[in-house]
Amino acid sequence: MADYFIDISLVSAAVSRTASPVPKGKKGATTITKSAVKSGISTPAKGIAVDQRMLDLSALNLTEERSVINEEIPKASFAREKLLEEAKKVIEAEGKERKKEVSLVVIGHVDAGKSTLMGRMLYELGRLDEKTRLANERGSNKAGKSSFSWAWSLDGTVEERERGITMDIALQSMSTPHRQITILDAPGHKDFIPNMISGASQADCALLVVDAATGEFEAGFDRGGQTREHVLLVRSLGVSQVVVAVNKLDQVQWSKSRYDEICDFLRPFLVQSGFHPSKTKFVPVAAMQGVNLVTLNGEAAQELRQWYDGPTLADYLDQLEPPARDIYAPVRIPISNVFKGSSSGVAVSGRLCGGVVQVGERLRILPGDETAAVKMIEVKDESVPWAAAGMNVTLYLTSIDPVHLNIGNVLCPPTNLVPLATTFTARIIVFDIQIPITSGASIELFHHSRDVPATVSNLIATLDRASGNITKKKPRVLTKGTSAEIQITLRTQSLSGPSVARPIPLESFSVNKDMGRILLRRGGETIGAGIVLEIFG
Ligand SMILES: Nc1nc2c(ncn2[C@@H]2O[C@H](COP(=O)(O)OP(=O)(O)OP(=O)(O)O)[C@@H](O)[C@H]2O)c(=O)[nH]1
Repeated sequence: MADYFIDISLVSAAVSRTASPVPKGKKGATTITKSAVKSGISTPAKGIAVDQRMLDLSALNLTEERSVINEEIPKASFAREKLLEEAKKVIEAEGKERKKEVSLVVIGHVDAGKSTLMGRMLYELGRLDEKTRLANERGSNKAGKSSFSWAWSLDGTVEERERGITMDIALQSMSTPHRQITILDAPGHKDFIPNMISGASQADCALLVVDAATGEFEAGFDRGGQTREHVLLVRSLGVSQVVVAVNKLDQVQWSKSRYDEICDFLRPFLVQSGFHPSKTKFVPVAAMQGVNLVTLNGEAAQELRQWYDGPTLADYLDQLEPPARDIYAPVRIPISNVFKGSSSGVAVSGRLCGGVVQVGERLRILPGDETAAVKMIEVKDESVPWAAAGMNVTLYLTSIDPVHLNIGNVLCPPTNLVPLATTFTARIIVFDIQIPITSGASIELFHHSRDVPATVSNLIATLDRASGNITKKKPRVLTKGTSAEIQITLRTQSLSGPSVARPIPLESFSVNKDMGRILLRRGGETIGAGIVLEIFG
């Protein structure tokens, strides 16, 4: 991979994150689908996988919820100062009185063994009981998919089980001695990369699973392989720590030289992708047999023990650090899902990209003029009085007609709005593309869970990747590996739609790192990633 030297360290990682406030106790209204294998992150009805981007309000059957508009709004419990003080106190207790909380996206090429690894890991850590394991084993045997028995713990939908692939992000949680980990199991298949982007934008750390089998690791890394694309994507989205599980070592007779070969190949690639070597760990495993996931004991691990006595995968996960969190920033919540709560009106979920939000607060929905009141907040299925930067939250909203809530909208305080953009400049790095980017090129712009058609309206300059200095003004084209400053202009959504593009809420990276990251795709391929510099409206 000598030609591979993309440096995306400019897209630095400062994802906000925080501990959970003390839950108020579970409310009966939590009837959405939180107990389903696929969580409410993208699954509004039990057992039905929905492509988030396809989710429109007509599917939600929300019309009868109009009565919630005049519902009584609960009172906010804290004055702002007090709220921040309380949040600070809880955050400082994290790691001392309570386990640190991190969210982990599991990435890698299709069939690398991501779901199997997480399913087995959940079992080893006691999160998956024997009854469920046996049921999965029986079910997968009956379906003629016995090798997917462990993956069934995460691949919960009929279609996923039939096809033996993950299509949407599955949400699970597990606990190691010092960490409470939310797991996002991302689909490896390239058709589902938009779902993966949505999941990865909610993660702090990544677990990269690679298949050690002869030819398989290489296939995952070739053009079109997802190992390479996933790594670049998650780094671009702010993930700065990665644990690499070199899986299926049983298929290569537990060969140390094969393990070393893979590590030696990936190490420079991860550095070039912007991961600091100290935040990059490697671990040999065999997911199916449960070797070196939580322990290196037992007969199955015998051969690996001949040459490995380092940390297990669980040991490495137990060292992941939650990134810094900015509770003093204004509240920003890009909506990744909208769904109906059975007795609690409409609910939205997403990651808090700044600030602290509390029950009783009124939030503006951008784009648009509407506001909604927060009736209830849930974090990991628990009802809580407030939530802070970095948490993945579900907000139950009232005082709003649900037609105004859409995936990709951003919630913010009415007094501190997110700027709306149709034209802005960005600093990007160009991925491994074959057709260069020219001025006027049509692209799909991804920002959190929103994707909109856009045009590269101006190639302003190419930049030196290390220093950021201009190397050439007004370049004619951008080729692979280039760092550049460009102008992006949104296009109209459809030919029959309005002639002026609808602006989207966006913030420059210098103001809010989580709100200032973008991805550029073209023809189903990610062609670049970058940060927002200046918004022109
Ligand atoms: N021999 C062997 N096979 C494994 C191991 N881990 C996973 N597999 C097999 O690899 C296949 C793919 O596993 P999955 O867990 O579905 O892979 P995945 O990466 O989640 O796939 P997608 O979600 O579709 O991207 C299944 O047949 C597993 O049984 C392992 O350690 N050894």
